[in-house]
Amino acid sequence: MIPFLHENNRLFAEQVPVDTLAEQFGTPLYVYSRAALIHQYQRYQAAVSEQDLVCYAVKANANLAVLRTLAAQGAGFDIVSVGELERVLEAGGDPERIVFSGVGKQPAEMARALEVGIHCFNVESLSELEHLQAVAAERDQVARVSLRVNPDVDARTHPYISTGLKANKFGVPIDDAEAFYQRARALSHIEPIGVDCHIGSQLTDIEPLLEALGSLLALVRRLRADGIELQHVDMGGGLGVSYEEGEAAPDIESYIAAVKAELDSEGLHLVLEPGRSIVADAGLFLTRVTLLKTGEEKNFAVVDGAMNDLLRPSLYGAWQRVLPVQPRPGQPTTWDVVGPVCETGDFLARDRELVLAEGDLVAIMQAGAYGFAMASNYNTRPRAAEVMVDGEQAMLIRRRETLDDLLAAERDL
Ligand SMILES: Cc1ncc(COP(=O)(O)O)c(C=O)c1O
Ligand SMILES: N[C@@H](CCCC[NH3+])C(=O)O
Repeated sequence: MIPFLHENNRLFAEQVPVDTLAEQFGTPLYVYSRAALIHQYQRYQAAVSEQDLVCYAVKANANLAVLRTLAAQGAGFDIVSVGELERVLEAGGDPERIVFSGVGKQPAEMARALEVGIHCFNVESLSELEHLQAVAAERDQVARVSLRVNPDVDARTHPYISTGLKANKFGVPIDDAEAFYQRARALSHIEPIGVDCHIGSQLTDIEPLLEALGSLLALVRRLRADGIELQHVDMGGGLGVSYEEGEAAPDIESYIAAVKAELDSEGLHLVLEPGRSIVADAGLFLTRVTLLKTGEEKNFAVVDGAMNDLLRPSLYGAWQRVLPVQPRPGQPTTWDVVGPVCETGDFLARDRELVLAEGDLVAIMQAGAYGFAMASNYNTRPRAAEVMVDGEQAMLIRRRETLDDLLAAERDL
């Protein structure tokens, strides 16, 4: 399913010409395809069994309409804050299909998650386990937990989004895991039900994931010999998408088949927390060329979107495709596509061969994941609007912020 395609020299989002979205809603603008979102989620759902749980990682794109679309498909959710929890509930998500990840859950967040009855907490340290016990005991509830193990596996991705190495802050070293479960078993208001890992994001190779799975299963067997029987293995998220032409993205179905082959023989259910691989391809970031600035060393196409709208290129040096919405004939020039923010790092793309004129619209692709979700108001820039396209229809799912919105929380002296 390819949601964004050129037809007659015009980029379409499903059946809607993207230039008409710019006219109607202005730029910069995030545009999502409902069909693409559902399609990717359904690929996951079709590949797992009924007792397994596909928990969409809310952090990738937390817009209520995105969450509601997935909730209506029966998705579970992976959350990392009480804010994400409230969003999921607001969007009609089933609390029993929620897993709560994160290294620093606050007691109040734990209490709210217990109150609504989430599926389980992915606990990341012994200290967190004790805090959770205290909160659960006070509420006279039992907290179901899974230990996030740090398997010390190199996910071979950008160092900022690699999470499964000893040097990373995430999880408990696998060598300490048994002691953790012994302690969990001894606690009155804790029930250990699973084990999890999340070794990194934008993985282009599933080998490190399978290596991590091997370590987790060895742990499960050691625990079983000790009388601790787990119900599920949560492999986290991590599957990459194809940002660059020719970049291989792992196949969701083959990955799940490989994991399930191992779990089925152990009688374990699978939990997954995919984020990027569900929403990245379903979104683009639409921005307009404000002016062109040519120079001796570099040519800059200054656009009305910036690093505050789409941070990945600045933060990770990430490469995302740039497509002119209505391509022009002519000899391409090499452009850096940059925003108006006062940082040298404010670029959306570098050294791209494009034919551009002032006023042109360009689309930055694969922007559905970690796009709007990481937007900020840096330089007092109101955040972009978001639109969901469904066939021939386009719905505004987040209005553009106004300056009044930005000032509303402040108090002048
Ligand atoms: C614990 C956890 N689960 C799931 C995800 C989602 O990852 P991805 O978007 O790579 O699928 C993340 C983010 O990397 C995460 O930290
Ligand atoms: N924000 C990152 C992914 C981080 C994943 C969160 N655990 C990205 O855009 O690639």
